[in-house]
Amino acid sequence: MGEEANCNVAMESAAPKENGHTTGGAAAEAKAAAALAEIAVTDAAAVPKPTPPPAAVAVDPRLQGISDAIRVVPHFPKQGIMFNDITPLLLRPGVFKDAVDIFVERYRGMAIAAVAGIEARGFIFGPAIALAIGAKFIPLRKPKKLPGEVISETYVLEYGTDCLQMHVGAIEPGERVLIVDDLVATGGTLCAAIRLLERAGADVVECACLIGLPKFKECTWLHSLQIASERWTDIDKSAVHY
Ligand SMILES: O=P(O)(O)OC[C@H]1O[C@H](OP(=O)(O)OP(=O)(O)O)[C@H](O)[C@@H]1O
Ligand SMILES: Nc1ncnc2[nH]cnc12
Repeated sequence: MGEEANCNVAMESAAPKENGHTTGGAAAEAKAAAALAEIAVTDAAAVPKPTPPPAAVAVDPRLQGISDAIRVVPHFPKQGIMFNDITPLLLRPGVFKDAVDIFVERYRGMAIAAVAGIEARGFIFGPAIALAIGAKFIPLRKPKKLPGEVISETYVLEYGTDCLQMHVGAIEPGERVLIVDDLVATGGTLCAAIRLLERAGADVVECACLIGLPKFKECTWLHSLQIASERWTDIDKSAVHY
């Protein structure tokens, strides 16, 4: 439809125009020059214009800085693990802030009542996000750290098993919760956190983390910045499905 319309315009412009004046000498030359100029313009208009590419997906310019600030340490804490170390990012306040801001921009205005951070690295990003969006912060802790009555959920890690605990009463049934961690590898930790919160009656809106594998890209329950994931390709991981 668009192409057809352009063609019609070009053909109409190319038709010679008659002004009724007699021609000859300088006047004829001037008219010829004008006609040539018109044809040149018309021909240019007749050349099909390349179809503009579909609007590129805007890449957040902050992501590169965040990715660059994460150090990958091979074979830590054991052989075969490519450890994604976020501590260099924490030494750079501007980049640290960028990471927090990206999540705040996503979750602000979503009526999130609580941010649940997973020990230990979810405690680094979670409280900052919670304060910025006006939500309470709930620590999901490793065993024997919380003094009150707890509910627990065990899970399998890339390098072992673990358990998450939460204080009974930290969440009210129906409250909208965002779960925050630094990284998703197998997804076991996040899935345990989801199970724990849902057992307590929470409405888990999403899980958010900086570092993730491409295989999690389509997960509706996870928003990962996909940072550093391309550097993990030598590790075979199987996603845990919630
Ligand atoms: O997707 P998964 O395979 O479950 O792994 C991801 C989890 O592993 C890391 O924590 P870790 O258990 O090493 O604890 P830490 O934060 O106390 O170091 C990371 O911070 C995530 O919580
Ligand atoms: N590759 C990895 N780097 C950092 N923390 C992790 N937790 C689980 N896998 C990890």
